[in-house]
Amino acid sequence: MEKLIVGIGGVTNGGKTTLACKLKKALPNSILLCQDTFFKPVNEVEVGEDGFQQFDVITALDMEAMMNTVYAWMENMTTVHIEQKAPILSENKGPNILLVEGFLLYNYKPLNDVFNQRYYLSIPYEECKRRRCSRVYDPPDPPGNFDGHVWPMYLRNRKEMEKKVADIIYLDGTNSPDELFAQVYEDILREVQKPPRQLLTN
Ligand SMILES: Nc1ncnc2c1ncn2[C@@H]1O[C@H](COP(=O)(O)OP(=O)(O)OP(=O)(O)O)[C@@H](O)[C@H]1O
Ligand SMILES: NC(=O)c1ccc[n+]([C@@H]2O[C@H](CO)[C@@H](O)[C@H]2O)c1
Repeated sequence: MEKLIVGIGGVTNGGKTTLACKLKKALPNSILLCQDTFFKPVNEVEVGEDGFQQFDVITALDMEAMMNTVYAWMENMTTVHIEQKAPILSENKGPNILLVEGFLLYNYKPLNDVFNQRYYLSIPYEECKRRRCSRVYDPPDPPGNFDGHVWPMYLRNRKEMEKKVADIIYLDGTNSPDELFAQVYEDILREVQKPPRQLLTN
């Protein structure tokens, strides 16, 4: 069974969770991993020179723990069971599509390296600020956090990503959830239906 790892990345409030959840529902053989669940405990996230707690940088996340989870899934998909005397390559019955959703997926090389497909949702500044301000995070955004930390860090992270990673499919997050879903779902199905990638041999 072929396995596929798909990144649903993008700016904060770009609609990543909405899109990833729709995909998970439509792809019964998929599993969803959310980068936000790997934030370090609040007291371990440093306060920057700008006076804000630095939540929007890669060091706010326990990426090692996230990679361990990803690698564990990858290994489980190719488990070799030794049964009786002959080794049998088991056809894993578990999900064969890993959807990874998060705001800093492609800036961290070990994670970026595992993706078969990379999507990135963008929305303009005004829309992002509007959506973000209607949400309550834990801890809640302090006053001025969006303009003082979130947006400047987004611009910096995005610039670095664009410099390093070429094969990203950019999506316009102002399109409707249904339109975004249709675009990515078709794409994933096409990828799933491709003939198996050839194993590298010497
Ligand atoms: N395509 C869309 N069009 C308009 N609004 C949307 C769309 N997708 C999501 N939203 C709204 O934008 C907000 C953020 O959506 P969502 O939680 O999916 O984004 P996110 O990128 O996962 O955010 P986070 O930064 O918290 O990870 C929600 O209020 C949601 O209802
Ligand atoms: N999940 C968290 O611990 C947390 C705490 C404070 C802020 N955030 C924000 O989540 C966004 C990514 O989805 C980032 O923009 C963080 O600011 C998350």
